[in-house]
Amino acid sequence: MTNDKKKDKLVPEPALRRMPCYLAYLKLAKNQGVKHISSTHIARDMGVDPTQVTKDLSYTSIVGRTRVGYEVAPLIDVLEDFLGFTVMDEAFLFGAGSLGTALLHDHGLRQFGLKIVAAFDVDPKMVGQEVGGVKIYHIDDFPRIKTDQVLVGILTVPVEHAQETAELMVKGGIRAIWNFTPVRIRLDDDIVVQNTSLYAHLAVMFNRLHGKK
Ligand SMILES: NC(=O)c1ccc[n+]([C@@H]2O[C@H](COP(=O)([O-])OP(=O)(O)OC[C@H]3O[C@@H](n4cnc5c(N)ncnc54)[C@H](O)[C@@H]3O)[C@@H](O)[C@H]2O)c1
Repeated sequence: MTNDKKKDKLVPEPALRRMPCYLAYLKLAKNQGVKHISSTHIARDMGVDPTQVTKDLSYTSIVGRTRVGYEVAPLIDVLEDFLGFTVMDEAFLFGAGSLGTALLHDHGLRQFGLKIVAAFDVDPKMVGQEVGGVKIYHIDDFPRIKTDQVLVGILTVPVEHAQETAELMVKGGIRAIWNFTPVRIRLDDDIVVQNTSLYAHLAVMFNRLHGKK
């Protein structure tokens, strides 16, 4: 299949981004004893459009029943499975500085199917330490430690090292990069790169708070 055809079949990114919110909402509802729920109900509580909820959930295999809605418990299972949260993917982290170590301490990642198994840095003070139960190695040890099992890499190095580190990751078998640096790294099309920025959300918050147009 060509890359364009593959892209046509992909679930739209906004829908994928909304699904973890549905999941969190449904888990809360389940804890409150809710057994069935309609898309209208979900939409009302979450402040979104009911047709959008139905469309988003239609990407999974589950279908709601007229008047009864969705069964909450199976919908949670299906969503978790669909989002890849039920299979544990192992990851390497590159750059164990302030953001990197915060991620190493975040055991919540495992609930979302991501387990950091080793970290790499260049700082002699960090190399050899264990943070959040994860050992930090020198980046030069990556070719020795890399394994076919680890396909995900988390990029939290300084901007000036982002591109070269990303290339090293790919050379070592990494196929998907969760990129926290603000650098738009350039790699082959078959490498999945997910750029994430807390600051982008902060910019939106400040804009809304201070009412700038
Ligand atoms: N996406 C976000 O919301 C967000 C938030 C904070 C920081 N950042 C970005 O994340 C990156 C890290 O930020 P930080 O505040 O943790 O910086 P930091 O300086 O605290 O940490 C960077 C770490 O990378 C290590 N490092 C340097 N060169 C390396 C290399 N070649 N290989 C491996 N490790 C190397 C350093 O020794 C250091 O420990 C920066 O690019 C920053 O812009 C993004």
